[in-house]
Amino acid sequence: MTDSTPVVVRVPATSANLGPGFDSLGLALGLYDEVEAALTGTGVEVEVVGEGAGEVETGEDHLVVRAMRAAFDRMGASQPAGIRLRCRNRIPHARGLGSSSAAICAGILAARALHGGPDASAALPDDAVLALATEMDGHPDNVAPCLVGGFTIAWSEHDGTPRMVKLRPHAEIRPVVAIPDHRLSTKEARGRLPEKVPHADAAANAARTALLVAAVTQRPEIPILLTATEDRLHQDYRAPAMPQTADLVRRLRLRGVPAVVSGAGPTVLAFSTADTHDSIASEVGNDWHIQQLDIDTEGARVQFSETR
Ligand SMILES: Nc1ncnc2c1ncn2[C@@H]1O[C@H](COP(=O)(O)OP(=O)(O)O)[C@@H](O)[C@H]1O
Ligand SMILES: N[C@@H](CCOP(=O)(O)O)C(=O)O
Repeated sequence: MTDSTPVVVRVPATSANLGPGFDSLGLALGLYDEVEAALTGTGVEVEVVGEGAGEVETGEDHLVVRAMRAAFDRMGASQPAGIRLRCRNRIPHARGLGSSSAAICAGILAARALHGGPDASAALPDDAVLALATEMDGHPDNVAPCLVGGFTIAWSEHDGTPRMVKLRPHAEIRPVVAIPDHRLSTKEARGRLPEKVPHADAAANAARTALLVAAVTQRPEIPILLTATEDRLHQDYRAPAMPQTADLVRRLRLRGVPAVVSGAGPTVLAFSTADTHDSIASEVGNDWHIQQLDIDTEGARVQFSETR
């Protein structure tokens, strides 16, 4: 078999939860991984440049390969004899920026495009992509914004089927991330959560999540964002696993900056304005990589490459 024409999939980083919207709210960020994928006659060949190079599996266990294989199965297609991947990774791993969701979405979309061509969604409709990616990653609040971009609300039906709604963030919502060098796996951070939470805490989060949807889409004023980003469901429980993160969130908030733990941490996400930008820069210091990012409005993008 000759190699197939490659497809290139670009997938954005995502920040889930945004404070109170635990397992539901997510924002797509202008920081991308790019995966070029082709079907070959034999074997699995994975080249990784950037984040994860020299660390992640490069054979059948590579997350993108696993997602591709899962997608071929879901489409009822036979498994390709060989797969070649070239990964250009910019999303740091295990920092709370949705790297695993991005890898899984990239793999599923690459497989769909390679199998189905430009009419690929007939082979695997978009809601089936959301379902498979969520099944593999476990976090629809990362998968949804990764797939469609923007600001998303994700939830599961009673039978577990994931759904999403995409909203347009207000132009004044400007995310800044402070990324530490150290990692924390999402699995470990989830292990810190209690089985049950007080009813009053759930009620407080419900109000703030609703307010946050209004703030991010229509009322991006700092005092509203400050209240709307308060959380009682996950951040404090996880703080012992990321003390520097908890401390930075606390210090930024004391200075009036709406800051939260990005996803399951340890990255800190802050909403910046001209007024808060200096406070963020001076509070964060040198131990963190600070980056002002655009909001990605498009989500995952598939291109059919000319090269072989
Ligand atoms: N682009 C990628 N290619 C291969 N594996 C990846 C990729 N991105 C993430 N992973 C895997 O997922 C792990 C991180 O997942 P997770 O703990 O959920 O953190 P994150 O918040 O970054 O999604 C990495 O340690 C790596 O094993
Ligand atoms: N809602 C999840 C989000 C995990 O996001 P990640 O980017 O850290 O994988 C959680 O908080 O566990």
